[in-house]
Amino acid sequence: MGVEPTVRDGLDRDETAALTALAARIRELTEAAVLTGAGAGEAAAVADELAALTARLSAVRRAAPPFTGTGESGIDRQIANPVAGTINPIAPPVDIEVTPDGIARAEFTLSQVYEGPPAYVHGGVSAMVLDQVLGMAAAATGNHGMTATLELRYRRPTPLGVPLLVEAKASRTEGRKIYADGAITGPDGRVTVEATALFVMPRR
Ligand SMILES: CCCCC/C=C\C/C=C\C/C=C\C/C=C\CCCC(=O)SCCNC(=O)CCNC(=O)[C@H](O)C(C)(C)COP(=O)(O)OP(=O)(O)OC[C@H]1O[C@@H](n2cnc3c(N)ncnc32)[C@H](O)[C@@H]1OP(=O)(O)O
Repeated sequence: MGVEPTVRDGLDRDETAALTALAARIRELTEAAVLTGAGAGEAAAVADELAALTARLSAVRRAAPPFTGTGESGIDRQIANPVAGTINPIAPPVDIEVTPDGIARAEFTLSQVYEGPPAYVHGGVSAMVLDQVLGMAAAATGNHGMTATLELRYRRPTPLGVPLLVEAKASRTEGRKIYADGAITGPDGRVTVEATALFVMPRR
């Protein structure tokens, strides 16, 4: 048994701003948790205080993550998306724009929270970012779909803590199938990860 899709609550401007700020504070907390040298006693004390804060937020709980009330497409409204969603502390977040010529792009920086090999981005995190950005490029054709394949070529390590560029574009559409390509580029202008994906619009 999984989670059933449900009708989503829509957030107004004030609630969006407040939950966006909350997520930003939780991202700082996550980084602090990964890097703290506060010691066992202090860490245990902070854990107790956090449990109380979690209980406050959980006192009123939605059945599913909300959408924003604004945004042109479904994906624009997915404000709790784990890559781009500003209210999701798991999301870096990557602020993706789609240009009029169908290029999905974002500049983003990944903190040490996303470390894989020492000093570099975890490959699964790069894959997650590329899945989302290629998916949005596919959706820009008007035929969004589910990821059916995602092929990555890790050319060189992706650095943490510096501005990265991710760009993608749909290459062709065949019925319900949309192909897209993209890449992450480091601050030196060299590509670190290339991706090719197939998105399939479900039959139903
Ligand atoms: C609820 C919130 C919604 C909010 C958003 C609302 C709208 C926005 C929607 C889209 C989002 C826009 C942007 C996307 C952003 C982010 C991207 C992340 C997306 C994901 O994170 S998504 C999760 C991971 N993803 C899955 O969880 C997929 C699981 N899977 C399936 O759901 C099915 O498997 C499916 C649908 C893929 C196919 O199902 P199906 O029944 O339609 O397929 P069917 O057999 O009819 O195939 C038709 C033709 O596709 C070919 N084909 C099919 N599958 C293939 C494969 N794997 N490899 C190579 N070719 C394949 C066939 O060979 C045939 O080709 P041909 O016609 O040429 O013979």
